[in-house]
Amino acid sequence: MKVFITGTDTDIGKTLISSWICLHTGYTYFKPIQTGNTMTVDSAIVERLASAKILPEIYSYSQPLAPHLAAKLDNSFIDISLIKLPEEEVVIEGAGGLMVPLNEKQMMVDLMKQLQIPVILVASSKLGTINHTLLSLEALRIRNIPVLGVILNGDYDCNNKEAIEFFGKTRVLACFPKILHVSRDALFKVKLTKELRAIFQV
Ligand SMILES: C[C@@H]1NC(=O)N[C@@H]1CCCCCC(=O)O
Repeated sequence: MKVFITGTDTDIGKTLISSWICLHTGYTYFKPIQTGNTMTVDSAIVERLASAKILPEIYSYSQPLAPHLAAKLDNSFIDISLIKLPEEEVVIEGAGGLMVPLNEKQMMVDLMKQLQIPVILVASSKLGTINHTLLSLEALRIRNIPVLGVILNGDYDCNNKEAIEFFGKTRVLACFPKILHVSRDALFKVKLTKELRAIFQV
């Protein structure tokens, strides 16, 4: 299985969820485009939290900005045709949400379409998430990108889960709890749901 982890926004918990999945499945992690590489990068976080095998980024830029801009400031250009699907079972993480520009013509969602692998959408569980999640699902669906489901990150809110499943015609694959001190042990204690175990065949 190869899965693309996207989110409704930046800083919504994609790296946390990717770490959680890699820790429990042994999957390799790949973040092809990273912006803001002067402090800790997401690949290093996943390596630390999940002891996962990490594939090197294809594009990595110094400024923590949208990729099209970060590339420009580093006198570079993102050519998504150079981003190839790895052979192995892998969790691929995007940068930011779906409609983040990568260059003057393409967005993150075009990379998902090119890679032709199904997507898991990470969303917050808090108020406002229904709108963000349904918009992201619609953008995926009109491009015929297969959606495995949504993972809600944060305090459990049953109303949001039901509305997302009903209006989004999708499944909430997990409600990931709020963890105060994120560590490998803390992630290990949160077991994968049966829906995720079925997807990753563990
Ligand atoms: C700085 C963060 N680093 C990274 O790799 N992803 C983030 C970039 C998010 C871009 C969001 C653009 C937008 O939607 O406005």
